[in-house]
Amino acid sequence: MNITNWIDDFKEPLFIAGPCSAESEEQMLRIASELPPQVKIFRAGIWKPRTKPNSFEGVGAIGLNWLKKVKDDYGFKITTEIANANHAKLALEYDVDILWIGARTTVNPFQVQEIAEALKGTDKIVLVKNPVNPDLDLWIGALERLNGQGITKLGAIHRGFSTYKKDRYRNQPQWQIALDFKNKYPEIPLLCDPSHIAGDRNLVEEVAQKSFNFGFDGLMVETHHTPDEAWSDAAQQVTPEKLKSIIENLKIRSQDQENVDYHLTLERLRNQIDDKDRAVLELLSERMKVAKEIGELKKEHNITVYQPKRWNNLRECMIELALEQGLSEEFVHDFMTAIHQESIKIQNTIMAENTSI
Ligand SMILES: O=C(O)C(=O)C[C@]1(C(=O)O)C=C[C@@H](O)C=C1
Repeated sequence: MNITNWIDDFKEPLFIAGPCSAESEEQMLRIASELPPQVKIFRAGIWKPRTKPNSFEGVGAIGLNWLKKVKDDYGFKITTEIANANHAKLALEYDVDILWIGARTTVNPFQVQEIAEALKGTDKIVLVKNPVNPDLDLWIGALERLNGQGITKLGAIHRGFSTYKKDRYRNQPQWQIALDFKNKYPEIPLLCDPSHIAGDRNLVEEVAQKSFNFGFDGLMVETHHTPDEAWSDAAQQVTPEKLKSIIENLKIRSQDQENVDYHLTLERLRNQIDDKDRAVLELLSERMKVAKEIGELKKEHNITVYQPKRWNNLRECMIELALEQGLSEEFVHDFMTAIHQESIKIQNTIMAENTSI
């Protein structure tokens, strides 16, 4: 993708804040007046895609006037969500600085294409939230559609993934997907939306810190002066005061640093990791050779590759051992499953040798 660096124009890290929904001009100006100085971009949703009908679906285009007032009176850059070509045209007309595409829109390539065409050639910044389902290609695809229309100031927002079963968080972070994104497109700024991941204002801070531990470039935090009375997403909005304390407490970590002691110690530890990884690989190779021998034995005696009883026993024993060794059950389960899958694959290859299938 052809990407223009825009984030360096802002003081890093980038903080975007403001209410989930614009409710009135008074509400917008009040929140704008109370936001901490680190916040450079004011957000407010004016068209709100909601799960159920009869929920508040946003004030509509009138909110663009209120956003403009926030920009004129307080000097913020302004941003809002656009969900169709008409929203895109209106936002451009009102000179909204940054546009974002929400998770429920990113899932729909037709809609994204329509928006991309409506924004064709704009030098506005466009941010794309991950789709509601954990699909990295769909996320990247939306950015590519925008880029295909000559939009080069792009950014991504990680807002977590929807699941049927809710647990601690409203939307599962599945950080690995965002990290894979960052690995693939290091030149595209990656922001975190801790409000939508957390779904609970008491958890916003821990999610925000985690994203900074991973090297995200900024945050978009839903902020309301009276969150309990907010017309949408009341539970996850924080007050401007709370946002100030979140920002002040954030540990901002750098990717690297010059410190000699740090580098010497890191190198010593990384050498240890290299040795251990090599030893693990050697052991894995030996294990697969044994699996191969078992495969040959099974073939000779016409026995099935898959032996569920043995596999279940083995996995359970390993998990027990893992816990004693201070490893997590989930990790050892996944690790053993990967080993077993490979072992089965090898044995299946042996079964197929010298046959027509
Ligand atoms: O014990 C066996 O029968 C094997 O072939 C080994 C092994 C394994 O890799 O651990 C592979 C396949 C079976 O489903 C169970 C276990």
